[in-house]
Amino acid sequence: MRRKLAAGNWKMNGTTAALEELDALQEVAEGAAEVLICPPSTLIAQAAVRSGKVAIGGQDCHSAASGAHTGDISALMLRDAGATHVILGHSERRADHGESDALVAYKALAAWDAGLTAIVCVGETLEQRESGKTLDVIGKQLAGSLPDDVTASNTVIAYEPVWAIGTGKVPTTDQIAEVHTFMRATLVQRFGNETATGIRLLYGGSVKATNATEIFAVVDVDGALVGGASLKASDFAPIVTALNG
Ligand SMILES: O=C(CO)COP(=O)(O)O
Repeated sequence: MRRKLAAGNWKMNGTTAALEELDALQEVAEGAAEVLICPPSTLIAQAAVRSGKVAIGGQDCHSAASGAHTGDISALMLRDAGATHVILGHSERRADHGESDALVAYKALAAWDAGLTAIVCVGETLEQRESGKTLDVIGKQLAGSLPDDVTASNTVIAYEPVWAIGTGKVPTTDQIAEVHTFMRATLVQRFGNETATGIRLLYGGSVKATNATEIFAVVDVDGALVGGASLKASDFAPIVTALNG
């Protein structure tokens, strides 16, 4: 049985004052779903002290354990600061920093080595969807971004169509179902039934309290990766409640 996961990605938002939002999530984090907040790395250590029932994650890590990589952060540093998860291969990192599938796979290995759960993101652009390439793109990203030693506990997959991120545009439930069903089948083929059916598949892209219930009812959607609506507990808590059922 896969435990539902409501993950918030604060992206490059939030200073110390934002940590109050964690306090306000405590009640809803008592429910069945796991609640995770990924604040900017400057806040991780303070967030972890204050997070209570909310798990804390990073938004990226380097593929190396340490070394001469100015400005980067290692998986071990995230773990040391109190993180348990790390988002990898977000489309904003793929676009802004040219991250390839192969690099994301190396980062996943680094995350596992440090004891972090990797949340690996995949998703097509609007152009790719409109030219009928969605499943090809997702299949290629999954093949290239996941190392062989995936387990149900060390990896979560997030399907985030690039065109739905921060736009208020959401795929139809049929479109989400098509991709999630495809992802599950692809994982079964590569990792076997037991592992693949244990891996949580999140949907991300303009998830809000108003559409969460409908999205969470879609087959093989095990939770959400939420951007804008995770910044305020008053917006995020109803999404968690919808997931708690
Ligand atoms: O990119 C996302 C989460 O990682 C989704 O962002 P929004 O929820 O703001 O669309």
